Amino acid sequence: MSLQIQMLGTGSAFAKTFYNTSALIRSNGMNVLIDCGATTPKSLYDIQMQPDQIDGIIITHIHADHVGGLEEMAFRLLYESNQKKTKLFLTMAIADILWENTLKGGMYNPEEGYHSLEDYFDVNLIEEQVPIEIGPGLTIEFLPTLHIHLKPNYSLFINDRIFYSADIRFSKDLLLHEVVGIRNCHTIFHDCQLSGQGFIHATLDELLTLPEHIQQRIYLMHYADNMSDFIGKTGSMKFIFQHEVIEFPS
Ligand SMILES: O=c1ccn([C@@H]2O[C@@H]3COP(=O)(O)O[C@H]3[C@H]2O)c(=O)[nH]1
Ligand SMILES: [Zn+2]
Ligand SMILES: [Zn+2]
Repeated sequence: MSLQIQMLGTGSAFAKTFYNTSALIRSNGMNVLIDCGATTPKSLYDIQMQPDQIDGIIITHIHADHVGGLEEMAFRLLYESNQKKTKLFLTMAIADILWENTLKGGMYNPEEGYHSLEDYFDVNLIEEQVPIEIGPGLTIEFLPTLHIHLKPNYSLFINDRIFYSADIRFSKDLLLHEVVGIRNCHTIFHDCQLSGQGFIHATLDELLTLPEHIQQRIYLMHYADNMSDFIGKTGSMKFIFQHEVIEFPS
């Protein structure tokens, strides 16, 4: 059994020199994306992966830097790959708004009979806070977390011991008690707003208040274009870079 996580992008929503934060999980021959932002198809192109090599896409929330590439992925599969549908792994709360509020405008096509998310994707609805094996050696769990008040948003546990924040406000309690205290996650991928007040994201200053033994487990992602100004100023946390691969021993 093997597990690799390759970052397809590590940038914030408005970064211009980094692609949107997204990751490719490779597990025993299965390729699964975490999110698919507007720049994710270009990042896949850079590593010479075609849409039909992606077996599934996990969706954390519906901001464009996390779902803006779905229309391209689905259209290319439909019109260039003989109607193959990729799997979508998402909660019911996200599925409803993803189609109605985000994708329907471009993808609704009464002439050809495309009326729903299911017409383009193999939709796999996942219950919140229930671990589910989505492929050989790959278990995910959607944890509801706070990003925008009153909008569904999720962080992920991958194989129980890896935490992927996606976009969340800082929560020391979550990291201390759930992620490290209860789950003993050895690796944490965390979004990081480098400067300014963190209204909807964790800021670097907030993350620096974490104890050393937690910082050591953290890779920082979802950062702005001026990331290089902060190298050496992140305590024991490390920036993760675009297309970097982290290998997890089985
Ligand atoms: O209430 C809001 C809503 C949005 N925004 C900005 O828009 C971006 C959308 O993607 P993101 O979640 O990666 O980051 C968000 C922020 O940069 C914000 O600052 N406050
Ligand atoms: Zn984002
Ligand atoms: Zn967001």
